[in-house]
Amino acid sequence: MAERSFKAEVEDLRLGAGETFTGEGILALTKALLENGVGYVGGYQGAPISHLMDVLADAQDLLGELGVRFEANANEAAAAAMLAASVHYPIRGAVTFKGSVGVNVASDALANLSSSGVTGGALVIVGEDYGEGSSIMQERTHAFAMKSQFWLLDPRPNLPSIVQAVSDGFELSEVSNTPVMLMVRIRSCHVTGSFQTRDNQRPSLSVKDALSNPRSDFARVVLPPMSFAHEQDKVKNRWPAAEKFIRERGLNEVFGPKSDFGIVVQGGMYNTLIRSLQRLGLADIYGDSNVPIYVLNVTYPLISAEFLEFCAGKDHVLVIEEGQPEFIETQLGSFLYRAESSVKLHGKGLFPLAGEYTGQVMLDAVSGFLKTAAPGLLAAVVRAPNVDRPAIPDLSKTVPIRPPGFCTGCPERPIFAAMKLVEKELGKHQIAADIGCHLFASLPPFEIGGATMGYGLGPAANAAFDGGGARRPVAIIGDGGFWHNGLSSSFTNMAFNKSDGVAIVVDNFYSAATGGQDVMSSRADNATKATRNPISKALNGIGIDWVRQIDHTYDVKKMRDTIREALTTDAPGPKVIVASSECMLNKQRREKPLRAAAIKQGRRVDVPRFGIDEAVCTGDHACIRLSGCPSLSLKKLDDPLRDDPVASIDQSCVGCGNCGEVSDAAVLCPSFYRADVVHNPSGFERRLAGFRAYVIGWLQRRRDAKRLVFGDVA
Ligand SMILES: O=C(O)C(=O)Cc1c[nH]c2ccccc12
Repeated sequence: MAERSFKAEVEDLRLGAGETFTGEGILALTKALLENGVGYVGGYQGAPISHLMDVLADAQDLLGELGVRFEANANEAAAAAMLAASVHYPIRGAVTFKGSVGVNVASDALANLSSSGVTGGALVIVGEDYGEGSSIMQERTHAFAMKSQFWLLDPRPNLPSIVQAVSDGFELSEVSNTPVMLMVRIRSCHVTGSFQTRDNQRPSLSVKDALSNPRSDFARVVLPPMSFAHEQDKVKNRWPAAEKFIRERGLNEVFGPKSDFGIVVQGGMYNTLIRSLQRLGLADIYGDSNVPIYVLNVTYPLISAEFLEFCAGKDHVLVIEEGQPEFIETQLGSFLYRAESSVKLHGKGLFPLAGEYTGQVMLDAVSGFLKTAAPGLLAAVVRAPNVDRPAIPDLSKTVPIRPPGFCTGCPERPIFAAMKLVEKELGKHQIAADIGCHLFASLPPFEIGGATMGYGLGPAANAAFDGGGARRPVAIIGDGGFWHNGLSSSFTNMAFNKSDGVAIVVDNFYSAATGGQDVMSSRADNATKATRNPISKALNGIGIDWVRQIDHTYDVKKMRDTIREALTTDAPGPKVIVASSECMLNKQRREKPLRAAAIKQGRRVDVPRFGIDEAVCTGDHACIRLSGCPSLSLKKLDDPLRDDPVASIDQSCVGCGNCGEVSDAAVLCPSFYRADVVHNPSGFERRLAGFRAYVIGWLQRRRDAKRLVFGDVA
């Protein structure tokens, strides 16, 4: 079950000619694929295009009706390899994954695809995970386009431009026999708007039809001498064909009047630029501007002649290029130099070298540029402000960081609590982690695991330590990472090298961090996917025999004992613990509606809740340090003899029981209690509760009568 269901929105994908589609950027992309006769689609989920995969998965009926093949690929490498169908066959294909990490994973296939060249349009929709809201290292996908020579589209963030980019992308790919990458930034994925729809098109040749008429051509195979011919073909034919198409079809856009200055902007940064020009009084909300703007909806390749035309008669040009290194600025500088131009190019310097171009960054840099290039356009208050803006204090000094952490009730929390307990006995260990929710354990309060090398690479990241030593290395990996790449890159690597290390597979039944998609070992029935394949079976299959399966991670004592055993056993070879319990976020999404319906129907429902007896809690907060559950917080008592705040559990508790288990296993404290909230109780239960309340009330009144009361002191 994915994070969001798009079943309702998917109906809009059926809209025909002349109708209006309204919705999110990623949905518009899907509709555009169908309008352009795509023959097959695939991909791997990841922020910010997880929902695009979810939309496609929810749209499988419609895709089937149109004869479009859909795959939820095992990883990005598999997704990119799927585009091989467009090498020999005139079939349009599209895959989606995130950049830059998904592109890293896919890079082998992308490079081979770019060398072979394509016959049918091949589109890679990349969700560029850069800037605020990103979950990964800050890099650019752009470098991959340059190194493998595929074309990179970066359309303006509005629905008509995004939809147009799909259609242009397919055509550009076909005329230049080159795969095209359509980049959508976080904000483009989620921008909402409308566009006029066209009828969906069935592919002119379906992948099913192609199987009846197989084709091959050894000239496309990436082996010498053909690979040398591919390189020549890239520079002599494909590149010029692409440039011609981009120019003739006007893929890049020029706005505004002619002037002695201008701005060059990546399509994806256009909205932010217009907003800052608006704030300077130089544009309206429709983008009508007094400033000449050259919009690069295609950021690779750049076209010298087109750029030089824009620069004609100008003294100053600003390049707006987010991220580093500044590939575009360097290339444009080289165009000007080769043309012996005297235009002064501005860019980095006015803009910071690194980090997202937020509204304020853009406003500062654009006003800085205009002060030099066109001061007359600026209001006096901008040119020479009388009052300095109050300095914003360095918040990093005063506001604590708010790193991501486990959800309330997360089944991974007890695994790390158990590890902390084992480390208390055996000492600190070398720990490597992977990609996924479990990586939050490397942050406070657990601080377990110091490095992540990539998706599926957790145990591989311990390879240097796998030969044995005073203490065994420990690697953590999720079930998502296990199936993405971990089985081959990490576990086969361990088995092959007779690793002495320990690996813990945190199995929460979903690819949870990417939005709760199913994986091979998911426990759900999925009509179109093979699920219920145990991870332990796969491990046995590659010859790893020391495997312990734990089916209830909340059993902290059992987790602790199993981890201790793995770290101390004499058994040779890899030691793997598969720790399985359902992701609480997905469990709640699944169970809450069922529970609400049952309560509404008047059926009896028990809902567990945990609490802390404040008379027993001493306020040492060891439970909070060992748990980090967001529902555990502090409560100040009125009692003046107790100044330390006690621990308290708030309403977000889902009753997982982890806090009590941890306290018990760590022999911490007896103050945790469980109370079941009973909905629609039976008559007997009601009478019993009434009787209990009466007895408890009587006891409480008796105790209160003997209590010392601290009244207000006059
Ligand atoms: O969903 C995200 O934000 C991720 O970073 C997960 C992810 C999806 N594909 C990947 C490839 C390499 C590293 C992380 C991911």
